[in-house]
Parts: sequence; C-alpha cells; structure tokens
Amino acid sequence: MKQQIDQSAVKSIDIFEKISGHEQVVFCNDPSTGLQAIIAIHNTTLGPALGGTRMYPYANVEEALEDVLRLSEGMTYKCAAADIDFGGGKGVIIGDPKTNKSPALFRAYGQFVDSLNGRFYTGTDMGTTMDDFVQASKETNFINGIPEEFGGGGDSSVPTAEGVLYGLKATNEYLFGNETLAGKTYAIQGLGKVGFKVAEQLLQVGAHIIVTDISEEAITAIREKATNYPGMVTVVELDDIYEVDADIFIPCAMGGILNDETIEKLKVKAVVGSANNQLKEDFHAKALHDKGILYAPDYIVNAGGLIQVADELYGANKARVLLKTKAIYQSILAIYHQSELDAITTLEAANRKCQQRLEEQQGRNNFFKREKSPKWTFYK
Ligand SMILES: NC(=O)C1=CN([C@@H]2O[C@H](COP(=O)(O)OP(=O)(O)OC[C@H]3O[C@@H](n4cnc5c(N)ncnc54)[C@H](O)[C@@H]3O)[C@@H](O)[C@H]2O)C=CC1
Ligand SMILES: O=C(O)CCC(=O)C(=O)O
Repeated sequence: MKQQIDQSAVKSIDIFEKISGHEQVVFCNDPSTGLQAIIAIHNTTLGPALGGTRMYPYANVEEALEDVLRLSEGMTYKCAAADIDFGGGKGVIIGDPKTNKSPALFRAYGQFVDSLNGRFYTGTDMGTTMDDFVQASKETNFINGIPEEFGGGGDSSVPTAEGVLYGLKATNEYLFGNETLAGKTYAIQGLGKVGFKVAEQLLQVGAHIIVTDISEEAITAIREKATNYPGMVTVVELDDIYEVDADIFIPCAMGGILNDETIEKLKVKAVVGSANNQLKEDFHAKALHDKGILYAPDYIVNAGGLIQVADELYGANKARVLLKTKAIYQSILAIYHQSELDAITTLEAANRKCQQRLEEQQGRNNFFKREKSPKWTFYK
C-alpha cells in the first residue's frame, strides 16, 4: 500500500511539472463512444480560453498532451497579437479522423466542453469539420465556427486562408518591394481546409504552386483543379516539399516541420503558412534567420480563423472580421521591420509585442478585480 502511494506521488509531480505553465488541463474519457480527449487552458488573462479542437491518431497520450500544451500556449499569444479579448486554450481528440469519428463521440466531447461552463470555447481544427461541431453544439453553447444555419459564424478556415494571403503579400512587399502574388512559385504542404483555399487563390492570380499532401483525396482534388491551370501545379512526394525551388514555403499541415533536418534543405526565401507551431523549437527561428530565410510567425499569419470565431462570440460582424484579418498584412510588415531594427528574430519581435499586452492586461485585472460571490449567496 505504502509503495503504491509513493508511486502515484512521483507521477503527480511529473505531470504537474509538465503542465506548470498552464492553468488547467482536463482529461476527457467516455468509453461508450471511445472518446479520449485532452483540453488545455493555458492562460485566461485576456478572457475565457478559445481554441479549436484537433483530431489526430497520436501514437500515445504523451504525444497528445505535448501537442495540446503547445497549441494552447500558442493561442494565448495569437489572441494577444490579434487584439482579441480571449485566452489560450485548445483541445485534442485521440483518434483517426477517417475511421474513429461518430456523432456520439462529438456529443460526448460537447458535454465535457459544457462542464467547463464557459472557461473554454472551441470549434474546428486539423482533422475536424463543422459537421462534427454541429453534433457537439447539441450538448453545449460553448461552440463556435459552425454553419450560419446552425447559429454559428461559418467556416473559420476561410478567413484563415485570407490571412495567409495577406501574410504572403506583406512578405513579397518586404522582400521584393511589390506585394503582387502572381508570377512567383509557392510550395504548399497540406491541402486541407486552409491549404486548398490558399492554393485555389494563388492559381487564380497566376502563381505557380508545388504541392504535397498525405491524403490521396486531396491530391486527386488538386489534380482536378490543375486541369484549369495547365503547367501551374506540380505535385511532389511528401518529403520533397522541403527542397523544391520555390520563392515561399507555405506549411498548412502539421507543426514541428521547421527543424534541424528540414531547415538545412530549404531553398526558399521565406516561410509563411497556417500550420500551428511550425518551429520544432523556438531556436529554429534563429536557424532560419541565420540562413537568410524570412519567417512569418505562424500565430500572426494564421489568426484569421480566431478573429472570426471570437467575433462570433461578440456578435458576428463580417465587415469587422475582414478589417481585422486585413490587419495581418501590417502586423507582419511591422514584425519584419522590428526584427531588422533590433537585430532579433521575427519570433522574438512578435513575442515581445504579445508579452507587453499580457503584462498590461495583468496590471488592469488586478486593479479591477471582481469580488467572488460567497457560497451562501451563490445558492440563494
Ligand atoms: N482551420 C483553421 O481555420 C486554422 C487552422 N490552423 C492550422 O493550419 C493547419 C491546417 O489546418 P486545416 O486546413 O484546418 O486542417 P485540415 O485537417 O483540414 O488539413 C490538413 C491537411 O494536411 C494534410 N497532411 C497531414 N499530414 C501531412 C503531412 N505530413 N504532409 C503533408 N500533408 C499532410 C492532411 O491530409 C490534410 O489534407 C493546422 O496546423 C491547423 O492547426 C491554424 C489556424 C486556423
Ligand atoms: O480557427 C478556429 O476555429 C479557432 C482558432 C484556432 O483554433 C486556431 O487559430 O488555431
């Protein structure tokens, strides 16, 4: 008995160390639907946590925990940078989105989200769709990014893709003195909800794209699209995307893809994409900088979806969403210039701006601290 107590104490210390930068981590387990999910709330200084929920066949729980901790931290920074009064949170569901989904699983997930009583709002991310969250929204109001006919603000990948295009224009302006997207070559990794939309827009303006995706369906879809744009689409094998001759690399799939191995291979002048947590470690921002590759911090470029879902919670206004998404252009340019001025990486320049906003708000929160209702009046 004594030995058992000691063992669990050791495990508790490890997990608390692991989540020490986070406010709350919730493990959701529903054997009847097969749901195994983790919700992480990183920081609610700016408001209740907001962030999509990803579904992915993680190899083990540690991998899923690592992902949700990094993703939720990224959301704190994304909200701070985009001037959004929400905090950082994210959910991950362990499972294969192709084979493990069911309406019941997402309803069960909705119940867990509901149990947080407004501390966490969520919607789509990689591996999940609006339909999944229509199911979840049968159990809770704390869902966003569902179709307008179900009372939501619609597909959040639309403004995310728009934000990527503004990021690309700002990058071209900085690098070439001209924001035009046409006539250049872009390497796109991942043709899902965001990547495919970016690819379509680039083709429409006369750009050449080199693409890859793990999914046969996605490759078939882009090959069909390519018939309207002869000679403008090249499909490559998964790992070849890192070494193609392109002007800009656009990661729109998994995180961690900017690492020692891939940075060595890159021939592009810049990296501007939607994928969350593109840098395997923060020091890879310096590796890119040293190689002369301009890196547009992911959480600035991909804020379009967040801007829309946050706006939906304030009372949706499409013109406001467009205006705030457009501001990504100026944010990216300002970060490039700050990085040059202070001889720091673009990541450092972006992080400084966010930390400043969080510190300012923390000060204000202390000043306006609300009294908590005592228990006896609460149940009156
Ligand atoms: N949907 C949104 O509004 C937002 C998405 N993001 C991020 O952008 C990225 C893409 O998101 P979505 O398009 O929504 O996801 P999605 O699930 O619709 O698309 C991802 C695509 O990447 C492909 N893929 C997966 N692993 C790959 C690999 N190793 N190599 C090449 N392709 C691979 C998938 O087959 C799929 O087609 C994710 O990192 C997500 O977190 C960030 C902000 C908002
Ligand atoms: O895009 C969304 O639906 C919510 C925001 C989010 O999760 C993200 O920006 O990664």
